[in-house]
Amino acid sequence: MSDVLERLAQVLEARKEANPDTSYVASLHAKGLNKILEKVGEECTETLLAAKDAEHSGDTRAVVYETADLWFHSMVMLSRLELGPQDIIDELASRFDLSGLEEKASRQP
Ligand SMILES: N=c1c2ncn([C@@H]3O[C@H](COP(=O)(O)OP(=O)(O)OP(=O)(O)O)[C@@H](O)[C@H]3O)c2ncn1[C@@H]1O[C@H](COP(=O)(O)O)[C@@H](O)[C@H]1O
Repeated sequence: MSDVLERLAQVLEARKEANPDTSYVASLHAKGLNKILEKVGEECTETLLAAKDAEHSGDTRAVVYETADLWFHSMVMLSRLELGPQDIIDELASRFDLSGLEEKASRQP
């Protein structure tokens, strides 16, 4: 499953040097981090709206489509900051067997 994320991460790395006229990813980098973050925010909102609609309609296709857009733009953001999917997977793996409620309690003063 994560093989797709790794392959996409390699493409994203290569696109940092690509021509913005022929590569969408290169065009985002040319516009800068703020543009990339704007796209992450937009895709986040579109995902939330799709999820709200799906709760009523039962049609989850738009949720999958919008979440793919959100993951993709989040990966462009990570790539911009010299991070990749493995960093996130490692963080999630380190949380195995730790209840979210326990983790939250451990943060309380
Ligand atoms: N997975 C994706 C992917 N998902 C979504 N998108 C693009 O993300 C954009 C989403 O923006 P919106 O839906 O907001 O539509 P828009 O109106 O075109 O966007 P704006 O002009 O408002 O910024 C669209 O242009 C989609 O085509 C993607 N573009 C590229 N990839 C992957 O990235 C690789 C490299 O892409 P290029 O850099 O274009 O070669 C591709 O081979 C794919 O594997």
